[in-house]
Amino acid sequence: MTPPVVLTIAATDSGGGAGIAADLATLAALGVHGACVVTAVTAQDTLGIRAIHPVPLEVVAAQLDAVLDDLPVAVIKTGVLATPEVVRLVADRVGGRRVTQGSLSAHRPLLVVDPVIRATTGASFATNEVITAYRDHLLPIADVVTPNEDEFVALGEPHYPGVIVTRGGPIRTTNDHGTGCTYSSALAAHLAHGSDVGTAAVRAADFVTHQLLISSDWDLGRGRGPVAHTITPHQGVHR
Ligand SMILES: Nc1ncnc2c1ncn2[C@@H]1O[C@H](COP(=O)(O)OP(=O)(O)OP(=O)(O)O)[C@@H](O)[C@H]1O
Ligand SMILES: Cc1ncc(CO)c(N)n1
Repeated sequence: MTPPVVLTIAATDSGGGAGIAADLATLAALGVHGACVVTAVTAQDTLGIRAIHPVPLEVVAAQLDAVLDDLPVAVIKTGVLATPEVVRLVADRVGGRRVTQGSLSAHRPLLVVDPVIRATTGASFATNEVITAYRDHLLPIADVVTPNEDEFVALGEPHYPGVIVTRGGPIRTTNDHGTGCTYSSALAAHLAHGSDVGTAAVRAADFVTHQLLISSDWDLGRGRGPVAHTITPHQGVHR
């Protein structure tokens, strides 16, 4: 059998709470094969971001081409895109595939854009040029966009049908680092399994609620701890 494949195009978080680590763990928890294109390396922990190092554009492009040339990607999910050139690259590659391959086909990936602009800790992931590139190139071709309320405003309050503005929820916890990445990856996973956007959004919100409950009593790091990405510990590691 061929498992559903989701490609995340995002940055690393050395603390393992957000970004690519959150995406791949969430995809694995939901039964999807995750591929990844790294756009930037961040030195980050539960307290904040110490450094952001963008990956050279040609290396981002080479990763993207390698995955798209080989794997049957059902959904592409974007996180931190770091530079306007990377935003345009993703728009060109994904938009180009749409034009050449025509309407819905098995190989036409859906595009979920999580426009990460600012970390909860305040550090900026996107310059004005990146925000402009999102507005001009990526949002118009996205199937789903998942800004939080600040990102929605920064993007000029886009009103496409697929825009889902995310906002907190009922679980009271300080271990919520990476919830946005986990939510958008869970949504992408459910789309890859065949759910429509509305159903995928509800299932993703349920998943995050469940995961926040699991990690609510974790004591991990000195700042905002990570949301649990996977459902159960690996068998055999119980003490
Ligand atoms: N405390 C919570 N209880 C239940 N669900 C939550 C909670 N926080 C977040 N969620 C779920 O996760 C989704 C994404 O959360 P949120 O809008 O806080 O992400 P974000 O601001 O992008 O996060 P990040 O800190 O990763 O940037 C919400 O729309 C909601 O479905
Ligand atoms: C790499 C990365 N992506 C996304 C976020 C947003 O939570 C973060 N803090 N770090």
